[in-house]
Amino acid sequence: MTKLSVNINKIAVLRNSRGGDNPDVLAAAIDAQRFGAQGITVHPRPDERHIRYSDVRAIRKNIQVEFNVEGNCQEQKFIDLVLEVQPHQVTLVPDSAGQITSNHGWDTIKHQDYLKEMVAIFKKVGIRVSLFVDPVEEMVAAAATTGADRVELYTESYAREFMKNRAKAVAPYIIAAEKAKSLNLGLNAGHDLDLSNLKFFKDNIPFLDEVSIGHALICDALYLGLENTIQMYRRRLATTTAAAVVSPS
Ligand SMILES: CC(=O)[C@@H](O)[C@H](O)COP(=O)(O)O
Ligand SMILES: NCC(=O)COP(=O)(O)O
Repeated sequence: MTKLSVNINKIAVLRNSRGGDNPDVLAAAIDAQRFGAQGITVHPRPDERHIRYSDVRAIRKNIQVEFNVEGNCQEQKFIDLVLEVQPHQVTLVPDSAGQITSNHGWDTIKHQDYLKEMVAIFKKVGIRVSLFVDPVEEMVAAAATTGADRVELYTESYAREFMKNRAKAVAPYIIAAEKAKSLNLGLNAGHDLDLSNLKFFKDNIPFLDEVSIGHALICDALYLGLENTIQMYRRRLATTTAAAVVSPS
């Protein structure tokens, strides 16, 4: 079963835009769980443009589903926060401070020794480690040798190409996913997944452990309501259509 982890960064964007506590980010996390989210994902960035470190602490104490904290382990304060709150999973993303959003995966070959060190820090205290990577076999293979538990495939290029040619868009992800599976790496995916492209991705990679979805889901919820939207995303993941399956070769 592929779990849906709801990324609530964008609820925090709205809250921060007026300086108060509306919408209540913690309440949103608790409600998302109640509405069917199988995980909650947050990405506290160094400038705290949306999720604040205080949000991470509060959410950890108040939800029962899996908690996934994403961020840049090149920031010591991020490492300290994760070790303090001990989420179920940390997803290491190679973002730099000025990025508007995450836009690339790790070069797990070039940063092999560094990532081995980082992965060991979190695994030592029992936190599952996922590395954010592009859909490239070699990057997946080198992620495995760092000792990481999972990779998260960065799905922006899939989402961008999906409407033009869905079979072509998903092909590299099938290859990368099969590589992860062959190396006994767990498999996550995320970034720009939405109601139109999610089912095809899942149909072609049925052994996907988790998708983390935020931007499109929260945008959909503005029109459809958060509970209804979460249920719609869950239904996209619940059924498999064999006819959709692509042969990547
Ligand atoms: C790592 C990734 O692709 C997303 O989870 C990222 O957290 C989105 O960050 P923003 O919500 O700041 O765009
Ligand atoms: N890791 C991906 C994530 O958490 C949410 O990405 P997006 O759906 O906001 O693009």
